[in-house]
Amino acid sequence: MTLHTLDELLAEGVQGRYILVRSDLNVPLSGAEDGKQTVTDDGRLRASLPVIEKLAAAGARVLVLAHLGRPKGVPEQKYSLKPAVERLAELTEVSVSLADDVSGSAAQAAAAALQDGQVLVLQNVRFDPRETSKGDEERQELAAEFAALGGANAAFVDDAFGAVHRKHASVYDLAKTLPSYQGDLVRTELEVLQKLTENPERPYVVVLGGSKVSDKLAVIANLIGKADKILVGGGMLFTFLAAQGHSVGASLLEADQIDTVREYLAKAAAAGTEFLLPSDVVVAEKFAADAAHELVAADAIESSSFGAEGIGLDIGPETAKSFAEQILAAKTVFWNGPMGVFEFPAFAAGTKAVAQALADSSAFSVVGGGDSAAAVRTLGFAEDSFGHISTGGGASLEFLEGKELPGLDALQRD
Ligand SMILES: Nc1ncnc2c1ncn2[C@@H]1O[C@H](COP(=O)(O)OP(=O)(O)O)[C@@H](O)[C@H]1O
Ligand SMILES: O=C(OP(=O)(O)O)[C@H](O)COP(=O)(O)O
Repeated sequence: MTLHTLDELLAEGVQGRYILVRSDLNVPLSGAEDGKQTVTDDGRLRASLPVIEKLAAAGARVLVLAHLGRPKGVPEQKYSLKPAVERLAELTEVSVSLADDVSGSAAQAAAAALQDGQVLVLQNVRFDPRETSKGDEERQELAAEFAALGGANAAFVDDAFGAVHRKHASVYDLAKTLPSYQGDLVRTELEVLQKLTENPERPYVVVLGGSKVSDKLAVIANLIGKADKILVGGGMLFTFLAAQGHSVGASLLEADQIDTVREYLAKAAAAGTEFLLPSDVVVAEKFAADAAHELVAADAIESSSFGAEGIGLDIGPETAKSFAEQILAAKTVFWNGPMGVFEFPAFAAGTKAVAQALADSSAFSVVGGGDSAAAVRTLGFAEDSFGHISTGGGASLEFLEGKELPGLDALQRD
């Protein structure tokens, strides 16, 4: 079994052929009215362009498949790829348009009208419930519809590093349906992440936060024993506090994961990994930019004047200082997930402190994840302040965990 690269595809020749490219265009949007949002961080679009442009320059008819957010299998204006595609078109000289549907008559007509060197992005693949279906046949059926858009001589390039951990139709099944190739973004991301799995210089510190708590809690099991320290902030921290028996008010909580987290805490010490949990938390009256907020001890979240209604939206300054010290003492750092709701300036301080510590440190650092990457850029940090800014958070974590990633697995062929 071999993995074929984009260069091999280009060497075969793509002039006049339909090349389907899975990209990760899942960018953060401004909260403006549905249909009128704008992209607040275009890092993933810029990271996706080189492969799209190489194919277009070589005369391919490029069909891009991508998701945005987590719609529930039906079209929803707020998850339209329109703002992302408009920004993509601004960033390139290549002609880029958006189909009105995923694989239906609009996509078919737009694909048929595509000229050599032009790019058509299909509408959010998650508007079709078959994209994320657990049923193999349903996903395969959608993948066959995607492949049919490209006709007899089509090929597939997976360049969506941020989604390689998803067993979805446009990631996994399509790669098994068409002759498939690995895109340059996926290749370079893997090369950098390999440095973290092959003998990372110690201390090796992993910083975890963000809001995709259930996805990421699963990954922690395999980091125990690999990382020296795991610093827990963001939406993740409340399940840890609850596992220690503390009340967390109305903060983000995965109640069904509390026992699992207890097991992690028990296992960690024996495996030589230390969990560092916050000692203070910023608690808000509601989830809003202008919400009243107070600083409280992490083990007394409900002691704020908001009582059990209070929502933890950032780590406090004492925690930020201690996390920064750990980062500055580390030789290798991997960070996924903002420490708080950094999109609201009142709750961005923890994320900023962690980013600053990474920027100041001489450790080899990787910042991974759509929102984490967006956070460091929107908070004003230069990209070269970090060893590597990865476009994938969950994907990086699952790779570090040593898991087989469906999107990569499916690219292996005879
Ligand atoms: N305490 C918190 N409560 C709710 N959401 C949080 C909290 N801390 C961080 N977040 C949110 O987490 C989101 C990013 O999470 P996630 O998608 O897991 O990260 P990434 O995209 O970097 O992998 C951000 O939009 C941020 O507002
Ligand atoms: O944003 C993404 O992942 P990330 O938040 O882990 O970086 C990817 O686009 C994957 O999205 P998903 O986690 O909804 O499958």
